[in-house]
Amino acid sequence: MASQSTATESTPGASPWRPLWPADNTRNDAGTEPIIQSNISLASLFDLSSRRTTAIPNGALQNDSSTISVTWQDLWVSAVDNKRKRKSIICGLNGFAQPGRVLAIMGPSGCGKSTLLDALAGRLASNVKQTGKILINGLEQKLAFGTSAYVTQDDVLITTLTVKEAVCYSAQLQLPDTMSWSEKKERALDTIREMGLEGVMDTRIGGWSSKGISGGQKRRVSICTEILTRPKLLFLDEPTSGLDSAAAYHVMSRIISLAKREGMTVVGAIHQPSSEVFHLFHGLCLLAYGKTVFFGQPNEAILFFASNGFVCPHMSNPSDYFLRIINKDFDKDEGEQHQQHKYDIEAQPTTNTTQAIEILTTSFELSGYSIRVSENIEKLRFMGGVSVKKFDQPSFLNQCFVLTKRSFVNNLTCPEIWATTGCASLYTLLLE
Ligand SMILES: Nc1ncnc2c1ncn2[C@@H]1O[C@H](COP(=O)(O)OP(=O)(O)OP(=O)(O)O)[C@@H](O)[C@H]1O
Repeated sequence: MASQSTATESTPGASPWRPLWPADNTRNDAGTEPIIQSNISLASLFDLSSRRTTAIPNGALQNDSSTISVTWQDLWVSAVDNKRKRKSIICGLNGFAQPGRVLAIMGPSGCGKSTLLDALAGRLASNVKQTGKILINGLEQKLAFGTSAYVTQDDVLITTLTVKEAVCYSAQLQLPDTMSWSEKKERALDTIREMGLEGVMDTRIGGWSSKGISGGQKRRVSICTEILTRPKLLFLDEPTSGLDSAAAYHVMSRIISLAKREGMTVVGAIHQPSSEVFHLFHGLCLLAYGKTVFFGQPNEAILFFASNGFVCPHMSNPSDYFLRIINKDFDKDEGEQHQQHKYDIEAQPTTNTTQAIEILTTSFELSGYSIRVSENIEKLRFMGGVSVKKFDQPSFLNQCFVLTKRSFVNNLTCPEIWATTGCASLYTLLLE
């Protein structure tokens, strides 16, 4: 198993960083030799004798202050529910995210994907309790300004602005004063193009009172405003929700290219990606009700499920299949479940969803995949603690100026304000 991870390591650019996962699930970083996933020996992955810490030559691997690796060990998050009982939301998770790679967190609704993202980003609600160790570049440190960005599940956008205005104001508010206005504008326009929004650049975002761009386009505007600064660590909560499959593929592939190009570490909670998008990810963290079902490369998940009797049918979407196996929200009708799983689980025809989750989580804990996660966490820790370099922010005066201007434009173009002040006709005149 150790030789498998070594074989797939490579060095992007001049960075001393050596990724623990390949940049592409089928090719190596040079894009030439395919990495033949089917050659992974299951026996070797499940061989407990391979439990050892890989020796790292002194100085061969180092964390770098311009990139961010994140590791989490024995991470628990719990909250007090309405009946004043504390319940665990995530239970003893281990994992890692590394520069230039995209880690997808998947699982049924309510399994703790957003909670894991929030814990890693240090933005958990005040009523929850967290234990365990989260290390940033091998150190327990807070993320400095501008080093990370978080695209939340809900789009928070000013509805009266156009797409171009929203992204340009965001660029002025976030990019440092060392960049000229034309450079900031160029970055904003590049990002808009990258997210395929060129065609609606001058369309108003719109809200409940006036229809503007579509929900999927709003999602992409939210991503634009967060990736403008090229953060070293990017959290995405459901980046593809509301997007059609083609748009989801393009958005994810562009985020992946950006991650590789900029050495960005990306962690995203993803709901049911298409087969094509699923195979784009470098890493997969599959959760079920707070526990890890699988953590590793997406192709290996198919092998892992198969080795436990859950063979993904030929030509079907692996993520659909995995989620169907581990979603017990609709488990009430036992008879129906048995019928459904008879079709899915040839090896264990009477298994229901709760048992399926138990089989998978226990099997994962004992597997070589879990050992490899621990080894990789250790590797990242051994690379030495490095503080993350702070990103320059624009001056306070500059921010005040941009915010005032944005607020003025917002008020000027907000029909409700003109209507309430009785100046509707003047507003129409101005717009014309
Ligand atoms: N601050 C909190 N207080 C109480 N319960 C919480 C809190 N945050 C999350 N939970 C609960 O934890 C569970 C997991 O929530 P979370 O939002 O992480 O799930 P998710 O996997 O992201 O779901 P979805 O895919 O539907 O967004 C839910 O049952 C939720 O109600």
